[in-house]
Amino acid sequence: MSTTAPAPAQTGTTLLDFSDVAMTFPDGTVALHEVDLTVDRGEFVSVVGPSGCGKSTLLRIASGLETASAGTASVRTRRIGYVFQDATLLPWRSVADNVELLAELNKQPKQLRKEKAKQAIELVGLTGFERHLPKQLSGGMRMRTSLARSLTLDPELFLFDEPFGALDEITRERLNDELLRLFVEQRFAGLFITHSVSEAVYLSTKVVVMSGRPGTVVRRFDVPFPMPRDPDIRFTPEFAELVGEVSHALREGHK
Ligand SMILES: Nc1ncnc2c1ncn2[C@@H]1O[C@H](COP(=O)(O)OP(=O)(O)OP(=O)(O)O)[C@@H](O)[C@H]1O
Repeated sequence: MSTTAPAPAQTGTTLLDFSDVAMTFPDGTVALHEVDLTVDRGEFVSVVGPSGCGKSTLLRIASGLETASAGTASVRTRRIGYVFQDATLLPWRSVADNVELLAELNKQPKQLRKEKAKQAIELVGLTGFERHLPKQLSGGMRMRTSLARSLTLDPELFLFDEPFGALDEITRERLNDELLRLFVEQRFAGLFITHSVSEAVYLSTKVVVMSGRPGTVVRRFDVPFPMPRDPDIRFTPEFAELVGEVSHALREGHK
């Protein structure tokens, strides 16, 4: 484990608190309606919902890229990591230089950011690939690079917008395991958008189901499986049952 990893966060403190949040875009599109959502320290919350129900909008509000048109959206930390479906790497920069980018923009001293980048690269299992360019990496490795770049900021709250949606099944499962390991080690709070119900259940302490647009929360499920999780939990009847219940709620919310 990294020597500069943040101390394990206390559980219980609310880092993200959305109350009655609504979002209407200037063209009149109502994306979100009466959304209540919290993410506490120690929680990993996944959001599932039909396409276009406002999941990315929710994340963009959390990150400060958009402002809610009604309600209260409070984020009680400035250490926020953000990982998109597209790894958004600079093609002319090596893995190490891409990973350093956010720390560089945050004006961290050179020696410190090099050290942090090295540790983050190690954490995501990319040691040995520091000098590779993005075009020399697989999709999974590009996503690991993107994760490492955010890890250099020691995020307290990590926002994920369907980061593994474009990956094949095996790579996706492997990255799910890596992300769970990072969550257990680094203790950031997570808000994770996905279209995959089984991914949501496997990764999360809580799964939130949204309705079709305008999106609102229709169901919340606590995931009872303790952390760290054995990958084989995905093949147990208890896991299948919970995936079934969430899928059912998703279908109901879509009607
Ligand atoms: N800047 C914008 N101006 C107008 N409408 C927008 C804007 N951004 C998003 N929308 C609309 O808001 C709705 C919600 O979009 P959003 O991307 O948040 O949905 P989503 O649930 O993430 O979708 P998907 O699962 O397909 O990625 C959609 O109808 C989208 O067309």
